[in-house]
Amino acid sequence: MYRCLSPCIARETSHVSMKRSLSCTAVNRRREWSLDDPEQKRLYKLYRPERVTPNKRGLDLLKTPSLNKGMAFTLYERQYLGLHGLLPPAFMTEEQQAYRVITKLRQQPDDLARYIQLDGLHDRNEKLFYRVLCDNIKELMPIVYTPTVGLACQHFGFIYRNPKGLYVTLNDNSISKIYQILCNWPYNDIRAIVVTDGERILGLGDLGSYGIGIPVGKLALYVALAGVLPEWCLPVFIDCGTDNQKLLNDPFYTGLRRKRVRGEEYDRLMDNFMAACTKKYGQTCLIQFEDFGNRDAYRLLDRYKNNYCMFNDDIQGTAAVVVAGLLAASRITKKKLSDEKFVFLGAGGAATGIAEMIIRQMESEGLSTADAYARIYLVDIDGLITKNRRNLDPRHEPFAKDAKDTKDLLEVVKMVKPGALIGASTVRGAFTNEIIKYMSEINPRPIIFALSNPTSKAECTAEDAYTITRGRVLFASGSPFKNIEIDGKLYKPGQGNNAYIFPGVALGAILFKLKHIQDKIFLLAARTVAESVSEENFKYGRIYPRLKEIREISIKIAMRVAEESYKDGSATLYPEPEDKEMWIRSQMYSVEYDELINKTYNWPEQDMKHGFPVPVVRRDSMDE
Ligand SMILES: NC(=O)C1=CN([C@@H]2O[C@H](COP(=O)(O)OP(=O)(O)OC[C@H]3O[C@@H](n4cnc5c(N)ncnc54)[C@H](O)[C@@H]3O)[C@@H](O)[C@H]2O)C=CC1
Ligand SMILES: CC(=O)C(=O)O
Ligand SMILES: [Mg+2]
Repeated sequence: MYRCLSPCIARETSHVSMKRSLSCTAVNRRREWSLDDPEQKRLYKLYRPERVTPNKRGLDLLKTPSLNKGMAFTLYERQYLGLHGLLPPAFMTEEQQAYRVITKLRQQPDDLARYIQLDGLHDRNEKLFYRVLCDNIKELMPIVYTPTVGLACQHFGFIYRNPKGLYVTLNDNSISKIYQILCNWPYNDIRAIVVTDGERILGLGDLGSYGIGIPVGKLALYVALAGVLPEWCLPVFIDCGTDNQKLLNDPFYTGLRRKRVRGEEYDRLMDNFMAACTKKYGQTCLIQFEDFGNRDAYRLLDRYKNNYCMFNDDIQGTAAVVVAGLLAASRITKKKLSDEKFVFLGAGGAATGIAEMIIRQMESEGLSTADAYARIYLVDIDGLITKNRRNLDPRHEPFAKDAKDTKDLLEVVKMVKPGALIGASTVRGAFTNEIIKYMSEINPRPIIFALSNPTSKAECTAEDAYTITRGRVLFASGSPFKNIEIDGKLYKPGQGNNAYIFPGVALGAILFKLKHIQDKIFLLAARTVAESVSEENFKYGRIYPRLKEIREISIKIAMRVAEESYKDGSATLYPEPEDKEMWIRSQMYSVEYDELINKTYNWPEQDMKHGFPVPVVRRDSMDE
């Protein structure tokens, strides 16, 4: 069997090991970072945390996903750890196992089946799950993340197998009760939580407790795209009911069968949750808010951002990824952001967050705040936001225009003549062919972003955008679209998704123990992503880097987060690592199996002089 697998494996292996070679060109650094340099290799190994022997044996070990290696356990491990005879007698390398998994995945009838297969692997063998995900990120990100994760959430009651996160409900509404729930999680050293209350899952609306799939998917990307250790990550669902009648009638529904609670009781639950997390995991535990409904997203961000290490990904992460795309696009249009006019379809968390960050960027380019606001037009479900609007959200007030009320997007576009049209509305097809055509008549390179997720909610397809503009469009979408060929030229649409931002920001926040995450961090992250877009990307009409580059981009973002946060005192890791890149790399998750049999390492005296903090003990291996 191995003989027949081996040629493909050999090819896979050499490709993989090439990809894994740790060399890279570091941002703002003169030298190449490479493990080929003996001094760097010595330091890297030194600051890899110490290995420890798990106190698990036999079947217990095979049932522990973070330690299980299946048929890759060596004979020595099988004998030493009480596994002998529990496994088939043959051996497999991790490469062979990964090859077996991806082969099977490709044979599945559809993406939901692929999601279920990967979810099962995640339950059995964590390293292999991440190995397969990291090695095939372009192919598998659409499975563990948008769009398939949306489908999985919609069917969650049916496909639920094993717990992958914690559930905190209205019935646990005190700090001590929530603290007890946190104590039930098998890991104590939690450094990052992704939390949702399920009210706005992608563009699919209120999915109640089925929304747990989103924190699980986001945290899988923490590991795959930023090397955050899986045992540092905790997905949480806050159950305060659901207003989705279909779910309330669904016999398989997994959450509280009641309407959503609002107001004081809801706020108390959120306050207690934040306090319990900090009490259990410390002030620097990062809490990422994800897919909260419109009425709570900004409100909770404003309530907590100065008191906790937290951010709202839909507002801040999305803002950063869109500004990154716009900055990259400006290298092609030769226009600064402050020279453009913008029309947004949607004025919720995502659109307003983006618009506010564009204002900050325009100000940094020298435009006055008032002039910056004047260049941005917001259209929501009630039409163009004008000064005539009653009960205007205070956040929208500065964007309100002295203009005629209209709900017709084409009319707005004709009136404003924008350089960029940005959709975060959840309205499929809202960018009609006529609108796209008009954008291409008034702009040599029109910017059109259809950000709504999943694919079924996109404001237009990549095919329409590229075909109608004859390839001139600078396009991005929240969920991936296939490549398009026009007149023999290949276009590879970029994915304008916050996945370029949140893994790197989280990596920096976790490793350098940030007390708060300030807005400027997201602007820095945006600029870092924009700088990573190459001429090669432009050749294919893409204004974002390739997905497989995100892991390196996350390191760059984390370095900039660190530099900025030590300046303003929000980083609390001391002593401050002198070589931040080395420190970051040494702490990242490796998808190689750990050696499970303990070898101790004696730290030589002279190696402690390099300004690194004392290494933490964890179960990750020290690569040799
Ligand atoms: N690409 C990415 O990285 C991200 C994409 N998104 C996507 O953006 C979409 C919106 O997200 P949020 O702003 O957080 O939601 P939200 O619920 O806060 O806002 C939705 C907005 O769309 C507007 N809207 C709804 N129907 C409309 C219509 N018929 N015409 C015009 N406007 C309409 C609403 O008035 C509201 O302003 C979702 O599909 C979400 O998946 C969100 C975050 C990140
Ligand atoms: C990508 C994302 O965060 C969203 O669609 O909500
Ligand atoms: Mg989201």
